[in-house]
Amino acid sequence: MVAPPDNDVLWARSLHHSHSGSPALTGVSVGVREGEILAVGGPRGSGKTTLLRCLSGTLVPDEGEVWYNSGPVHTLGPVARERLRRDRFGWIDPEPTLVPELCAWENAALPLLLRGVAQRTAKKAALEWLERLDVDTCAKKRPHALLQAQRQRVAIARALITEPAVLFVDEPTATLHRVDRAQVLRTLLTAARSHRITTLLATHDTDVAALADRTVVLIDGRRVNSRENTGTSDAEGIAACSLSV
Ligand SMILES: Nc1ncnc2c1ncn2[C@@H]1O[C@H](COP(=O)(O)OP(=O)(O)OP(=O)(O)O)[C@@H](O)[C@H]1O
Repeated sequence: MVAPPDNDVLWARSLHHSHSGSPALTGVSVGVREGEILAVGGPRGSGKTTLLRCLSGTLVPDEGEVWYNSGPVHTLGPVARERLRRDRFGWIDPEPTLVPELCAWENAALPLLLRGVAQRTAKKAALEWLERLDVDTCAKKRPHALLQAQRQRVAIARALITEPAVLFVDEPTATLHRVDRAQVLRTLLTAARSHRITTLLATHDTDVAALADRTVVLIDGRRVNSRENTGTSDAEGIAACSLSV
């Protein structure tokens, strides 16, 4: 094994992974710097989710290495990987999966309550995150009484409440309307930046990718390019990357 570069908090080399014999990643290498917001772009089915799942230790790649903070992840057993995910990583899915029996603040507080944090402390932290995410007025409502955008904000609060070292975000606004999408993304990325949370954001939307510091693009399970974002739309850049395959 070759040790990863010192300045990358998360690093992967030559990842290969197939789902039931169908290749999803075919030799992807990537490094993420501490505090960086990295977009993983590319069309649907290009391997973005599979890459995030390998990097977060949810999936063990068929081949290749994943390192977090200079420690190998790909050689860890299931219990150690689960502990790493619980203690250091956060994950936001395209569809918010909240516990239906719990109200919004209880859902947001859940990771702290499961760690044994006192209810009063966990509730205070949850209410603060719900306020930052503009859903504090929904704190006592259960998921069925919330709009989809509100549910997603509660799921984001739940992912951020532990202030994870690395946040994995998979198409977080896929199910939202355009206006909600922009607001939710801006709030999420502002929170990640202000807490220096290293963030990997999988998205097929070039406008979303343009909000990150840098974009790596996957096509058919291969990395085709990487570029620093300039703050303007990346549409042309990603289109150009696609043409270079
Ligand atoms: N559990 C699975 N079983 C079988 N094939 C899968 C599974 N998960 C993903 N795949 C396949 O692996 C390839 C990569 O999928 P993946 O979800 O990683 O891509 P993606 O870029 O995240 O796509 P999307 O934007 O649609 O979420 C696709 O061809 C997909 O159909």
